[in-house]
Amino acid sequence: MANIDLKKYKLGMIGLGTMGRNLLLNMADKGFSVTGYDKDLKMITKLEDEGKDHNLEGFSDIKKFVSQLEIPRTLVLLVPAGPIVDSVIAELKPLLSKGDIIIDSGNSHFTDTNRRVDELEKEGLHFFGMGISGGEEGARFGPSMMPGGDKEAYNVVKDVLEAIAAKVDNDPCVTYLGPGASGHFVKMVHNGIEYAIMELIAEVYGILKNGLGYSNEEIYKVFKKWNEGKLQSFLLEITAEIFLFKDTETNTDLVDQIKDEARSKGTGKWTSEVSMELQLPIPTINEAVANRDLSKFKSLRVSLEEAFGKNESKIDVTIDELEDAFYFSMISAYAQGMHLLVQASKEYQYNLNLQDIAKIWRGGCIIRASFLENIYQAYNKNNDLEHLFGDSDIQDIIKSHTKNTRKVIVACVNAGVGIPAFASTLTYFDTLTTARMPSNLIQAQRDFFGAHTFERIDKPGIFHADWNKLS
Ligand SMILES: NC(=O)C1=CN([C@@H]2O[C@H](COP(=O)(O)OP(=O)(O)OC[C@H]3O[C@@H](n4cnc5c(N)ncnc54)[C@H](OP(=O)(O)O)[C@@H]3O)[C@@H](O)[C@H]2O)C=CC1
Ligand SMILES: O=C(CO)[C@H](O)[C@H](O)COP(=O)(O)O
Repeated sequence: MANIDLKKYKLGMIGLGTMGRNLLLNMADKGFSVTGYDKDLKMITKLEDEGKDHNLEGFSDIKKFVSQLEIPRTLVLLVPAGPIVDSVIAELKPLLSKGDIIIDSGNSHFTDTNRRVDELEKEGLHFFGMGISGGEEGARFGPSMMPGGDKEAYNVVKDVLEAIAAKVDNDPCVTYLGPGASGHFVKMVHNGIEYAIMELIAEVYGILKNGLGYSNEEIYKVFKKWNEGKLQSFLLEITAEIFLFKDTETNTDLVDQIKDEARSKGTGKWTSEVSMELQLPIPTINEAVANRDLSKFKSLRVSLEEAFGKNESKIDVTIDELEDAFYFSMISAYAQGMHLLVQASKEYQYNLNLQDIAKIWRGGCIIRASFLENIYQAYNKNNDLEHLFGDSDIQDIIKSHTKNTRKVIVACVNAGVGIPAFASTLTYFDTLTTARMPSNLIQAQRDFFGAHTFERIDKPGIFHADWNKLS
């Protein structure tokens, strides 16, 4: 006889690292009967220690773990993205039955999710991708979650997800986003925006430290003050705190001891790759990806600074001007990410609701910011808005911040200080607000050397000119 009384858990988590363990503890806090599995015994001990108030039990034997789950079984994966997800699925498959649900909550590439949905569907298993954001603390106390795919499966776990999500105005920061791999796509773009905002903050840090000669304490005060106003955001909040953190070993500020080579796990690069594929420019995000990569050429940078001389120029800007430039550029980073979502929604038939996305990003996630309320309101007025710059309220904000943005960027360019994200953001704005670009010349050049043809502004049709016959 089946040992029915042993099947006592509503949900099982695979991967009890930073995210999985904390999300499981969050679920247990909300009263759900949940359990976890990890191949690493240390992680199970950690789960049981941290979850002792809930008698949380963990497993290192996957068969025992699966046998304890209520049917249909619901499994959440929070293991490193890539081949590990496939190997966990391969281990699970012989232990599961038709109708069971696997939710991949890691940062998987959306094309992998598409493939897995198809593969598992053939076996009668439900699979859906769900991006999660908020880091360790978010997972523990309320993340933002971006599920997409199999709606029937989503509805089985909806109550759990809504209970553990961050709340803004009592609304949970989770909602079903759309079919296919839309959940993982939206999370990827979230991370692209995250890269852009982090890069902009890092460039501000460079200006404050090198261009204005501010101490870490002064930099802390600037970020702290900004975080109390229109720029309020999670990323500024944690950035301010970083400048107060002491390294006990050296009794110096830890930030000064950290090597200036930025690493990444790939989601920013994927966002840029997809934007090229969809021919939808997101230059601020691209610069953020590229500048992390450039930072890794440390020894080359050191030798070239020796060759060209250290730039000690001071930058003539005020903190208020800098704040405006950051606000302008941050708005553009969100606008570019949302524009990519609009394009992807059309291309992949995701039928994304941009208002819903803005709504679930207002709390719990890494890119939460008070400006997300403005974004939410813009889509509230017009959910078919093609680009955030098309919203009249956002236009008013942009107009009142453009002058200072130009001033900061010109000052940095004149001082020879690299600000790739700021500079490309302004150029993006200037180009996007230009009705007639010089691109007619590119068409003429293409037609000249390759007979690629062109269209005309005065009549319809496709044309070719005999350029060698110059009159
Ligand atoms: N950290 C963050 O802020 C965020 C992370 N994510 C994503 O969530 C996912 C998990 O991230 P995170 O929790 O940080 O990663 P961790 O490395 O902290 O945790 C992953 C856990 O999975 C375990 N694991 C690896 N392989 C297997 C396997 N075959 N079977 C069972 N367990 C296994 C690991 O064990 P071992 O270490 O022994 O290999 C580890 O305990 C990733 O896709 C990540 O990109 C998403 C949002 C935020
Ligand atoms: O998804 C996340 C936050 O939203 C993860 O923290 C992710 O690892 C961040 O990306 P990277 O490691 O490339 O900086």
